[in-house]
Amino acid sequence: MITLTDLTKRYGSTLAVDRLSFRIRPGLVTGFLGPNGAGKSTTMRMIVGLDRPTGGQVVIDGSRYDRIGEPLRRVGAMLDAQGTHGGRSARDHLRWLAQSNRIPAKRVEEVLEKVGIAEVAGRRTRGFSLGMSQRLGIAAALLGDPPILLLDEPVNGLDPEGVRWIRTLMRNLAEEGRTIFVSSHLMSEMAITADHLVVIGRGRLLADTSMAEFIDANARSWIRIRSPQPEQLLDALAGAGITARRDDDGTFEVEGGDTERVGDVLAEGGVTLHELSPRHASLEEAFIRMTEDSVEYSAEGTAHEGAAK
Ligand SMILES: Nc1ncnc2c1ncn2[C@@H]1O[C@H](COP(=O)(O)OP(=O)(O)OP(=O)(O)O)[C@@H](O)[C@H]1O
Repeated sequence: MITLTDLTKRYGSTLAVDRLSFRIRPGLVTGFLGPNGAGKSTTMRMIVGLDRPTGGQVVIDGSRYDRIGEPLRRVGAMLDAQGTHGGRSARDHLRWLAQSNRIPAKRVEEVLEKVGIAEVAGRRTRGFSLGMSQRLGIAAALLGDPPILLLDEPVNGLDPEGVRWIRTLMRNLAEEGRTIFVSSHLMSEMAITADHLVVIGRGRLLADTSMAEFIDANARSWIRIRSPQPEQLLDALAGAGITARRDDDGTFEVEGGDTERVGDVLAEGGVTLHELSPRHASLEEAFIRMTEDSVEYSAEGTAHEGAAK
């Protein structure tokens, strides 16, 4: 369990993390979401002692990270996939890490196999593709077989196969009872991967909820109807006990999703239709709505893009 209490980080006049309090529980993939600059990386860096909080604290099973002996055995982190020494081979990089944490060298071969880079492990990491670097970063995080894993934007720049691989790996690790804390700025990615969501904006906590609750609250579906006979339309629907709401643009919305029934009712009422279409609010849109007041930089007019599909 990772516990953040009023965790705060200020860089000069920038309040990067603002009194964050939440818990990250074992056995779950917890998605850490927020727009660019929300404070996700800063928070993760403070969890593993790479940045000092300006206020508040974060503890891992009750202890500060810098008080944990052999920390790679307790917490694995991939915070910057490019953070290896480019002149070393992948294998040497991992051996050096293993040695400094008293982890046996044979574990290096195990993790190289696990992340699928055993064949290129003798090459210098300078020439690694982004995908290979991400895998090496994950290998380093897994080295001490830690019960807690922190991954900062692990799918960035990966091809679809790589994305699927990381997703499956995280799910399997959570099922083994580990604590998985993974950041992303993509709701769509988290919707597939995470059990729990923590959303921040401008350093502040905006939501701490299960994925199921988030979907329940935000995955609204409705039917959009256009007709040149609005009065007949309302009468026909009302006769069948269906409530329709008129939108500003003259279209109608019926909450819920039985398109066939609504179509049948309107056909029986002899109502001419120009459109009858099922609509679903996307989770991405719910996320954008939740965070739009806290976006650091946004191009005008992009906030509601891709609203409904
Ligand atoms: N070392 C630093 N010095 C000064 N400001 C910093 C530093 N690190 C981060 N910041 C600022 O703190 C804020 C939070 O940045 P952070 O990188 O934690 O956000 P993020 O949510 O990880 O963003 P992204 O999705 O773009 O990676 C930003 O305004 C950023 O410019």
